[in-house]
Formats: sequence, C-alpha cells, structure tokens
Amino acid sequence: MTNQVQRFLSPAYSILLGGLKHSGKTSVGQQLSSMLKADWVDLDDVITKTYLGRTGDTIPDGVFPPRHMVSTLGAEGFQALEAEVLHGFLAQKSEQADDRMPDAGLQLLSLGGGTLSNPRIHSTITTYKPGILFIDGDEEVLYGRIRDGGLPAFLEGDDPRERWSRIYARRRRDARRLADMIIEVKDESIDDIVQKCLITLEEYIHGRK
Ligand SMILES: Nc1ncnc2c1ncn2[C@@H]1O[C@H](COP(=O)(O)OP(=O)(O)OP(=O)(O)O)[C@@H](O)[C@H]1O
Ligand SMILES: O=C(O)C1=C[C@@H](O)[C@@H](O)[C@H](O)C1
Ligand SMILES: [Mg+2]
Repeated sequence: MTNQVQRFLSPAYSILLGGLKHSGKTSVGQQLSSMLKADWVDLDDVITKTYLGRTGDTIPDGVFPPRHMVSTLGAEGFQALEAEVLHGFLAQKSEQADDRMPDAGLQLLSLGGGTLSNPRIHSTITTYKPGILFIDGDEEVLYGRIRDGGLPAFLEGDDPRERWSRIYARRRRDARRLADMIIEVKDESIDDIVQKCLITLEEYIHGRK
C-alpha cells in the first residue's frame, strides 16, 4: 500500500476510472469529481475532439461518437488513437504538475470500456503511474444495459451474449491486473458506486486499508 500511495502522490496525480462497457465510468466520474472538487474529463470525449480536429469528419446524429470512430478507423485504429490521446493527456498533466499538495490538483479521467485491455497503453501507465480504479461490474447486469442501449460492433454477429461472456472474462482479467483499486458492483445505483469510490480512494490515499 505504501508504494501505491507514493505512486498516487507522484506529480501526475491522476486517477483513471476504468470499467467494462456501461459499468458507469462516465456517470460515476462526473459525480465523483464534483464531490472531490477534482478536474474531470472523459477519455472518449478527448478522443472524439482529437479525431474531429484531425479528420474534419462529423458524427452522425444520434450515434455514440466512439462507435462512429470504430467504424471509420477500425478497432485497431481506434485503439491506436486512444493510446495516443491518453499518453498526450497524462504527459501534459505531468508537465503542468509541480509540487502539488496531496489534496490539490486531483485529475480524474473516465476511460473507455476497452481502454484497460488496450496493450498500447501499457508504456504510458508505466511512465506516468496514474492510480487506476476499476469498477468491476456484473456480467449479466452489464449485458442487459448494453443490449438495451444497442449492441456495439464488437458484439454484433451470432450469439452476442456468448461473445460478451468471452470479452467480459478477458477484459475483466486485464483490468484487475492493472488496477490499484477495485470496486465490485452488482446492481447498485450510481450514487452508491460513487460512495464506494470515495471510501476506496480515501483508503488508498491515506493507506488505511
Ligand atoms: N449503476 C447504474 N445503475 C443504472 N444504470 C446505470 C448504472 N451505471 C450505468 N448505467 C447506465 O448505463 C449507461 C451507460 O452509463 P455510463 O455512460 O455512465 O457508462 P460507461 O461505463 O461510461 O459506458 P461506456 O463504456 O459506453 O463509456 C447509461 O444509460 C447509464 O444510465
Ligand atoms: O467497450 C468498448 O470497447 C468501448 C467502449 C467505449 O467507451 C468506447 O471507448 C469505444 O466504443 C470502445
Ligand atoms: Mg463512458
């Protein structure tokens, strides 16, 4: 734990909020940041801005921007852009950071559903050592939300439920390996998850586990 706290207090001082698709990374991050008075951004939004600025493309009405980018760039192209944007973001935060106090300048970044399984982010994590909090959602609950919201490209085809089962197991394993903090969630509300995050972060910062 001491090592983790030291890492947490390094100048970059960023917390990455990970989780599988529809685990609540965006909703939780937004709420958590206002309670912590922390800066907050959503990685999917930063990727979208970068993509639009570079390509001059537009996102069709009603389409989730990452879904559009995966369709134009391909899954590999999206992952490359995701890793590049995450690296640029943490590099910039690291440059901006001087000797911050532990309770000042906290930066919260909600990741995409596939970010922690993107192998291209590994060197960035090793370089900037952000704290990684993983919202470990339930397979069935997440699938229900994803199905109701419209299946993403990676679940299209025969037997999406079975595909999800395999992707869920792989992504969950990858994320748990990288995570410094893990919050296990079944069907709790966003408010309840935010409360769990607050307690876990506090323990992490103060090394009180
Ligand atoms: N704990 C929850 N209880 C009920 N609904 C939830 C919960 N968490 C997320 N949702 C719903 O799931 C959908 C996705 O939420 P959100 O965008 O916060 O998740 P995400 O993890 O950022 O998703 P993505 O991986 O697509 O970026 C929204 O419709 C949201 O209301
Ligand atoms: O689960 C996923 O693979 C993804 C989730 C979104 O947040 C986006 O980052 C993108 O659509 C990939
Ligand atoms: Mg999101």
